[in-house]
Amino acid sequence: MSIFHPGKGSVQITEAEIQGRIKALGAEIARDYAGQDPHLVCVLNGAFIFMADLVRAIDLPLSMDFLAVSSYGNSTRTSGEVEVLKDLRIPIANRHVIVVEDIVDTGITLNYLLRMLEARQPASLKVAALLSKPARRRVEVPIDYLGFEIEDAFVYGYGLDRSQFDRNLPFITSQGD
Ligand SMILES: O=P(O)(O)OC[C@H]1O[C@H](OP(=O)(O)OP(=O)(O)O)[C@H](O)[C@@H]1O
Ligand code: HPA
Repeated sequence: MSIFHPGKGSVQITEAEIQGRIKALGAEIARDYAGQDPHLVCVLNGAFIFMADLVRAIDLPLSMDFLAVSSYGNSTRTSGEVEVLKDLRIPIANRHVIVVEDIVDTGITLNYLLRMLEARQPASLKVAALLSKPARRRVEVPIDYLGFEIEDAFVYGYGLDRSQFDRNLPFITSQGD
C-alpha cells in the first residue's frame, strides 16, 4: 500500500490508483457493515472529494454529515487543541459512525475528533483515511480503512490543498512543491 516513487520525499498517486483503491475500500466497508446503515462523517475541507467518491463506492443505505475543524498550521495545533468551525447537524448517538479524513499526518486532528465523537456515544466509531504519513505521527490513532501509506512529503491534489489551490487535481502529487 506504500507509494514510493523515485526520489526521497516524492509521492505520485494517479487518478486510476486512487479510484481503484476507493472501490476496494467501499466494497470492504459494505461487507463489514452489511445489514447496518452506517453514518459517514466528512472532515472538511480536504476530505470532500474522497468522501464523494467513497460514499458512491459503498453499496449500502447510509447517511452522512460534515464537520469542519481549524486549518492546518494553526498555532493552537501544537498544543493538541483543534477548533471545531462547523459541528455536525445530525446526532450520532447509537449510530455506526465512520470518520472520513483525507490525510492523517501528526494524528492530532483525528485524535481530537475521535475523543469528541466518542463522548457522543455512537454505537461504533471507525476511521477511513485516504492517506497516512506514519513518519510524522505524534499521536497514535487507529485507521480502519486506509487508502495509501506515504512517505514524509507535502502532498496536494484530490481534495488536499497547496495554499488553498489545487484541490481540484484528480491525482495526488508532491511535485513542484
Ligand atoms: O494529522 P494532522 O497533523 O492533524 O493533519 C491532518 C489534518 O490536516 C488536514 O486538514 P487542514 O488543517 O489542512 O485543513 P483542510 O482539510 O481544510 O485543508 C487534513 O484534512 C487533516 O484534517
Ligand atoms: O501533506 C499535506 N498536504 C496538504 N494538507 C496536509 N495536512 C496535513 N498534511 C498535509
